[in-house]
Amino acid sequence: MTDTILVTGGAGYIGSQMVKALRQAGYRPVVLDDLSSGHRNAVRGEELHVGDVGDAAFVDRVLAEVQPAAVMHFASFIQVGESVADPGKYFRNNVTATQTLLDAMRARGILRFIFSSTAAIFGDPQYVPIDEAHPKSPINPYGRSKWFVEQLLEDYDHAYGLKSVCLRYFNAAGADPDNEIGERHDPETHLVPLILQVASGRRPHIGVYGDDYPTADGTCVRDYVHVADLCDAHLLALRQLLGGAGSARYNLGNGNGFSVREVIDTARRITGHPIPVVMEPRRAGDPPSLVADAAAARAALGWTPRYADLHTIIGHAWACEQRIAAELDHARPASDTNRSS
Ligand SMILES: NC(=O)c1ccc[n+]([C@@H]2O[C@H](COP(=O)([O-])OP(=O)(O)OC[C@H]3O[C@@H](n4cnc5c(N)ncnc54)[C@H](O)[C@@H]3O)[C@@H](O)[C@H]2O)c1
Ligand SMILES: O=c1ccn([C@@H]2O[C@H](COP(=O)(O)OP(=O)(O)O[C@H]3O[C@H](CO)[C@H](O)[C@H](O)[C@H]3O)[C@@H](O)[C@H]2O)c(=O)[nH]1
Repeated sequence: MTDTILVTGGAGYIGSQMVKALRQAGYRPVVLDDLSSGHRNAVRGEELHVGDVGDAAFVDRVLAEVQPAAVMHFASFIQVGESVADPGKYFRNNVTATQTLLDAMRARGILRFIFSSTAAIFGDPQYVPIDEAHPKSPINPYGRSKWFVEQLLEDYDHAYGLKSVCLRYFNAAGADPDNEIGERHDPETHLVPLILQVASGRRPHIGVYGDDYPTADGTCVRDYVHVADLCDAHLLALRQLLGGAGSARYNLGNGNGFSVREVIDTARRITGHPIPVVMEPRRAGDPPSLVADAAAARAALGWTPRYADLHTIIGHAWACEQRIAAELDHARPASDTNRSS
C-alpha cells in the first residue's frame, strides 16, 4: 500500500520541492499549509488542506482524514531579523504550533516525524566544520525556536515513543532541476535569489553585509546546499523511520564554505551580468562562517548530495529566476511596460 505523508508547509520553497520528491518516490504526499508565505500554485495537483498547524481542531480533522504514516514539518516562520523584532510571533508559530501538531499526532497514534531544523541552533560556531556534537547556543529567537523543538522532540520520544529525525539545513539554495517550482519568498532575504534578481533586472544592486569578517576576503562564509539534495535526505530519513529506526539528528551541508563575494562572482559567470555591489554594514546575528560536517548523514542515511557544486546550485536558481521574471513581465500591465521601455 502507498504510504501517505503529510507535509506541513508544502506550499513553501523547500516543502513544495519535497512534495514533488515524495510523489516521484512513490509516496502519496498531502499538504497542510496556511498559505501565510506559501503559494497555492506551488502545490501542483496534490491534496491541499489550507489551515494553521496551531489550530488543534483543524489539525485533528486533517490527521483523521488523511491518516499519514509520517509527518514532515516544514511550516514555520523563517526570518532571523523578524524573529529578533517580534519573538512572540516566532515562538507561537515555530514552537507552540509545532507542539499542537505533535499532540494531535500522539492522540491519533501517528508517531513518525521529520523536522526542518537549522544551522542557526549552533549560534556563533566554536569550530568549523560543525558536527552534530557542536554546542547548541542559538543567538536569535528563530534559532532558539528550532532548538526548543529539537529538545521537545527528545522528551516526546522518551515519554511517548514519538520517533523523529531533525534535519539541520545549512543554507538551502538552488531550485527544482526541472524548473517547475522554485524559491519565492516575500520579502526575499536570502543571498542567492537576491543576487539573481539583480541579474534579471528586478533589483539595481546587491548589498553586501560587511567585508571585515575574519574570513579570506572579509565577507561571510556559508555552506550552500541544494534544495533537491535536502529532499533526498528527507526521503532517506523517512525510509529509516518507516522501517522502525529510532530518533536521530543530522547536519546537512556540502562541507564547502563560500564567501558572499565568491557567490556573487559565480553568479556573474553564470548570468553574464556585472551584478553591481554596494557595501553595507554587518547584519546583526550573522556568524562569520557556517560550514557543515555532514559525515553522520552520509554514513547513517547513505546521503550523497547530487548537486554539491555551487555552479550547479546557482545555475538551477538562475533558471528559476529567469522563469519568474518572465512571468512577472508578462503579468505587468501594458502601460508599465511602455513606461519602462
Ligand atoms: N530556507 C532556508 O535556507 C532554511 C534553512 C534552514 C531551515 N529552514 C527551514 O525549512 C523550513 C521551510 O523553509 P522554506 O524556506 O521553504 O520557507 P517558506 O516560507 O517558503 O515555507 C514555509 C511554509 O510554511 C507555511 N506556514 C508557516 N506557518 C504555518 C502555519 N502555522 N500553519 C500552516 N502553514 C504554515 C507557509 O505558508 C509556507 O508555505 C522552515 O521550517 C525553515 O525554518 C529553511
Ligand atoms: O542581501 C544580502 C543577503 C545576505 N547577505 C549575506 O549572505 C550570507 C547568507 O545570507 P542568507 O540570508 O542567504 O542566509 P543566512 O546564512 O542568514 O540564513 C540561513 O541560515 C540560517 C542559519 O544560520 C537560517 O536557517 C536561515 O533560515 C537560512 O536562510 C550572510 O552572510 C549574509 O550576511 C548579504 O551580504 N546580502
